[in-house]
Amino acid sequence: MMLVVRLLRGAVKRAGSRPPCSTERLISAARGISSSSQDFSAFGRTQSASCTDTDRPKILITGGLGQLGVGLAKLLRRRFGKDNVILSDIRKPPNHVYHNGPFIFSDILDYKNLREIVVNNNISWLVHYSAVLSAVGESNVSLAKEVNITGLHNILDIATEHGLRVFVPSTIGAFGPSSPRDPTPDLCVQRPRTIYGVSKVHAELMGEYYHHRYGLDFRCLRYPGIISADSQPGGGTTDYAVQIFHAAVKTGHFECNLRSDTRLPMMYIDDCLRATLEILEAPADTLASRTYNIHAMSFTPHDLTQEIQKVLPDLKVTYNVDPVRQAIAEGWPMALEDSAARRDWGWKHEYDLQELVQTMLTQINTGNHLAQAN
Ligand SMILES: NC(=O)c1ccc[n+]([C@@H]2O[C@H](COP(=O)([O-])OP(=O)(O)OC[C@H]3O[C@@H](n4cnc5c(N)ncnc54)[C@H](O)[C@@H]3O)[C@@H](O)[C@H]2O)c1
Ligand SMILES: C[C@@H](O)[C@H](N)C(=O)O
Repeated sequence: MMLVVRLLRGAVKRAGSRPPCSTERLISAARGISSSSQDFSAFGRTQSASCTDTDRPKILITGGLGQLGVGLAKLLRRRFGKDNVILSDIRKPPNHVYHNGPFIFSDILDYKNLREIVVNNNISWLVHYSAVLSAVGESNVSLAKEVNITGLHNILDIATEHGLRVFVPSTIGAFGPSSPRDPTPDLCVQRPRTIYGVSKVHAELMGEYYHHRYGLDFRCLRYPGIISADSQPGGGTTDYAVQIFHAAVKTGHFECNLRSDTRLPMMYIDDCLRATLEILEAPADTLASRTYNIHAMSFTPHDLTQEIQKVLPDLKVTYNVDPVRQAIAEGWPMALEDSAARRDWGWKHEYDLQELVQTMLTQINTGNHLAQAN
């Protein structure tokens, strides 16, 4: 058995300069007969779809009912067709999501169920959105470890076994207090102090390792805090920057859980989702790296309040600082340096602070956020 594995490893090494597809099959085969913790029983029969199906990929989104998944499904369905994008989660979808395109139950901790979904639906691209975010992660470390690390292992193994293109978002939270913070370059010290950040550095490194070792088509963006009108944030440190808009419109008062001078990188959801589509579609030979920073704007609660007050002058913001979130934010970048993304695959943000505020308030005021969700 070891001899066969060694022979296959040699073949993979010799195939090193070929495109990933061929190496993916060899590695899947090697893993199928190795003593790996996963049982790759489809030895010799794995399919590599992503290399040929880039025009009409069949896409699975995990953790799709969070802040970002429904919006991404909408964008990808417009691009690739409604039935080619499957949303999944462990929660029951609201009616408008259920009726707007394919939705299935998928628990990323259930390896066999994941494999079945990938096989039965002929999946070629996987967008892995399931995660436990920074603040929730600090209050439930074992859940964060399970979902963000064990779940990620399942995703990478399934993607390798079936030759998928896989997108895994990372975050500004993958940096820590010893990283350069203004701006934070793509490559620098990464010593985060949250389980969320540690799990995301792990995801970046594991994805890149699988790319180099097995030819996995791994793609990763470090998202800033994402701001959206039609979906709620899932328990992170940047949540205030979404909540303030709803409070401003509904009550005119907002209690902020970060200090007024806490500067963090932020991005409007449309920019984030477009960046995701762009890196998914980028030709592999343009990607000098597999993990990129992307940046749009950077502001403090004070800056954001002032900008909103230009439209809603009566908005009152008080501060009741959450020490857990504040400590997290103080170790995160203030701005990301993203010249590599701009150079390699043409990343360009469209929304600055002023555009963001106008768009968010218009959407919330006119109820467009509900219409958009439908
Ligand atoms: N929203 C942001 O500001 C932001 C910023 C940086 C990175 N990201 C990353 O983008 C991705 C999506 O973020 P989001 O804001 O939509 O997250 P979210 O917390 O809103 O949603 C995560 C989803 O994962 C699901 N989930 C949890 N456990 C699961 C399991 N075992 N199996 C399947 N699904 C499970 C949850 O039900 C939830 O719907 C995450 O990986 C996150 O780390 C988000
Ligand atoms: C920044 C991001 O990863 C998420 N919104 C969080 O605050 O945890």
